[in-house]
Amino acid sequence: MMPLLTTKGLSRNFGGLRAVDNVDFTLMPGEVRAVIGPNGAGKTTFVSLVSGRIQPSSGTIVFDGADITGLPAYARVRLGIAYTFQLTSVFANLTAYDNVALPVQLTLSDRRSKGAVDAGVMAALERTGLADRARMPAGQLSYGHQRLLEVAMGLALTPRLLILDEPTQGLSDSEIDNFIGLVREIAKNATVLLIEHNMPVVMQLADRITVFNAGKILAEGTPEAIRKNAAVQEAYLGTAP
Ligand SMILES: Nc1ncnc2c1ncn2[C@@H]1O[C@H](COP(=O)(O)OP(=O)(O)OP(=O)(O)O)[C@@H](O)[C@H]1O
Repeated sequence: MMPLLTTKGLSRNFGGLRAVDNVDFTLMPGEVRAVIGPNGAGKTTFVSLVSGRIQPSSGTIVFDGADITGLPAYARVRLGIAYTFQLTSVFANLTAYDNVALPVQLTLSDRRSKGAVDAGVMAALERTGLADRARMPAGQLSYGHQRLLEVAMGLALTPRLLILDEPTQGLSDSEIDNFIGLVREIAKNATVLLIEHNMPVVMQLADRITVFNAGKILAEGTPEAIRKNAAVQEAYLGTAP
């Protein structure tokens, strides 16, 4: 089986700081991969390089067999890479429906086809449990529902690779339980790359875990192997996993 995503020697400097340092990474289709690591380890920078939000200082990124290193973010979206931001990215004054209609339109060859837009929007809202809130201004949704709306916006792109950056941050326990179910559902027809600090969520969802530390991959393996890994425990100074 061919990897869906590989990076080779991927690096990104910010001034004198090497936020991502020579990272070789492989993701197989259908996986749920969690990316964990201490604050400042380079996780967000790494997924931003994959999504095209920022450019690498050196290295290559291959998606589905094609070198995408030089492609801008919107072209990567067209190829099926969707990225939901760590901080809330919804437009507060637009309805939930209209927020999701924006990415749906990106995927359609005829953006004015009202029926196709409607079908895409409602499918994404239904999958995230927001269909009955479609007409509410996004700013009036609860925080947890706004986070789900971000996921709906990602799903609206019908991605092959969905990148979620700390999706459970700020969610209540019951919202987290629903979210775990949602990711399992999404993973039936997409590959998921998930930055997540909540270890129970990571342990429940991930097929494999990649641990970043100081811009490098410190360890990679099954949840069980990572839980037992002494170097990982040390990097977290006993706080996790
Ligand atoms: N735009 C930027 N300009 C300068 N430095 C940056 C920039 N973005 C990130 N950094 C630095 O790069 C390092 C890696 O940051 P990054 O956000 O990728 O880490 P992270 O693992 O996602 O951390 P967290 O878990 O806190 O989100 C940090 O030292 C950060 O301060």
